[in-house]
Amino acid sequence: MAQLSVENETKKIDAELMVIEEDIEKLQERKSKLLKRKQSLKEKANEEATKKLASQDWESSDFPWTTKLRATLKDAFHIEKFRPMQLSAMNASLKGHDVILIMPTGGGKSLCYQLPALISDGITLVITPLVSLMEDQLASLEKLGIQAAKLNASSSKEEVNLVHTAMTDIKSSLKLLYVTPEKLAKSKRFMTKLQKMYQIKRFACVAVDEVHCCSQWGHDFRPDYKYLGVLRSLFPTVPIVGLTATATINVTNDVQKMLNMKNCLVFKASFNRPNLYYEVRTKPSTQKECIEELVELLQNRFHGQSGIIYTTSVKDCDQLASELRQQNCRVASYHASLEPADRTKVHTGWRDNKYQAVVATIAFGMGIDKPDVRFVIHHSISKSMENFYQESGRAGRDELQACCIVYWRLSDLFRLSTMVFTEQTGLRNLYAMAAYCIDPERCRREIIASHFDERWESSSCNEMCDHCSSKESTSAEIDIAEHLTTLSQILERAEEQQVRVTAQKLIDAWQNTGQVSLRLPDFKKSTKLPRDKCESILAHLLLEGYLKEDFHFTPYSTISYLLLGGRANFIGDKEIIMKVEASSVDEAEKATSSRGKTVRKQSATHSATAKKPKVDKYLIDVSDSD
Ligand SMILES: Nc1ncnc2c1ncn2[C@H]1C[C@H](O)[C@@H](COP(=O)(O)OP(=O)(O)OP(=O)(O)O)O1
Repeated sequence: MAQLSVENETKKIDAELMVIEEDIEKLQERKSKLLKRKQSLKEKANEEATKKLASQDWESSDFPWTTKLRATLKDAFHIEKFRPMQLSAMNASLKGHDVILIMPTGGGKSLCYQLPALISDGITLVITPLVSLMEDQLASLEKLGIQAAKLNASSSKEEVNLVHTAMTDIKSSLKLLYVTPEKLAKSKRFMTKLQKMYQIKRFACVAVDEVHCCSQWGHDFRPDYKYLGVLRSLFPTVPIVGLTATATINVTNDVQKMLNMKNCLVFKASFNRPNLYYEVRTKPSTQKECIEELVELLQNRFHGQSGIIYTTSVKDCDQLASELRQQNCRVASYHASLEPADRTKVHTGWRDNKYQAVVATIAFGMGIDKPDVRFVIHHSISKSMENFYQESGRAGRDELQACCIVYWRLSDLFRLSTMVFTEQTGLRNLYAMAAYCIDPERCRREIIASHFDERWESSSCNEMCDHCSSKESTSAEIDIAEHLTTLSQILERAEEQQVRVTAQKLIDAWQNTGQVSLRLPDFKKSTKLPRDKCESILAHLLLEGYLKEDFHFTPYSTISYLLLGGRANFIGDKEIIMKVEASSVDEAEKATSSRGKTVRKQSATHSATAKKPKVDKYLIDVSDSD
């Protein structure tokens, strides 16, 4: 009997528990819906408030600080007038708003927090990712007689103590304090000082340099930047000014979330550097020819001018510099493996024009403020458009004409892809850079602009890129579907033999050379196209998703192999159109039936209105011509 009542009661409890579980589930669903709704209402209100704020006239000269701001611009910085967006950004932050300022490299971002810092009470905290950058900034502020200090991992005890005292000393004239993000993340003592500085109303502003580093979607995410999210909650009334040369809309939105910025004003100066001439060259297949070209550039076209040659690795950098020196070029190499003293020697030697060019890895970059850099040559492509834009942007800071040349070769893409493929957007970013290089006709500025979500008319290029300046050249559209078929047969063959193929091997087999077992039995299917063209077609198929990279680790390196990409499954008998320079199909034209036509290239002066050329089916493979 007792046994029965226990069982009954247990059943009843179970039934009730089930009802409760269902209720909890429903309530949780409701809770999550309400939270989502609340978030979207908040975002909407934020968006509307931002819109309203953005519609205000931030360029106005009617703010209470305007007179002082202009006077300090002249007296302290010896600058006569503001560049576009500088005044808006300063007015907004002085009014207490959060600001994101997107301005090209060398555009004058630093002034946008340095000048307000001078006319505000207290100290502006500047967060900067690199110690070298910090040192450069301090050196130029010192020249201007502006009180600034830095704190980083290598600061001495005395330095730390002096800075800590100045932070809370109302008599101190310290105006700018530079710190690394890890200093904020790791030093509790420093955070306590900041809180004191805030309590006594000496915390004027936070400037976050290279703010795109906050975003995982950016090209240069840095984990320490994540910690900066606490600034808003700890110092709710201190305006945050985020500065970057490169940020897409996605990155800008992400940055605002990461930093908890409210009603943030985003000011974006045009990416366009009208004085920079953009050019892409095919990199010669041998190092010897490449050196010859570079020597020719240094000794003729850029004779007596100053520049930078970027390479990918320390080894390339030293080798290239040494080979150029053997040809009597005045160059020095610069990379992260150099001792700090040697780095400084190279930097100053170049600054004083003792060296015509620095052959450098990307370690040579942030903080370079040489005004008369007349050329930046990329001996190998950059790993993203953002990097390219920043690196090439070191040319022509004096607003006089300068040249930005990239050498493109498919093998460089694969060297870089093995370095970046583990990053969240590494491959996507790299492929965007490659697409810039292999485009045979679009205005280079237009490609850069669309990458940074800016509307652009290529007619505004003023013939300041290789495509817009060569008005007479034409482009053609060719169908490369048959090439893909051949390549997929080689890849299938490789798979049957359980071997992996690199791009190099794939092209070898396609050209009926290299490993015999990979070549197609029907040699007529192989191609007689020169290597350069095979590489271009392969690059196009890769960037369009018909081929994909497959990475494998060895104990010494990472290797990129090729496989068929997702898009290859859906072609059927459709065309795969690729644009090429018309001159490059002339030979093929002679060798094959004239099923295709070349189309006039969209040149600088008429591209905005030109009709879209008709697409013609045109096979450039000459393999069956004999
Ligand atoms: N309004 C101005 N008029 C004349 N020169 C200016 C003006 N604003 C800034 N400058 C100068 C100061 C520097 O020498 C140079 C570049 O400024 P800087 O603030 O270092 O650029 P930036 O911070 O945008 O570049 P980077 O992205 O390389 O850090 O321009």
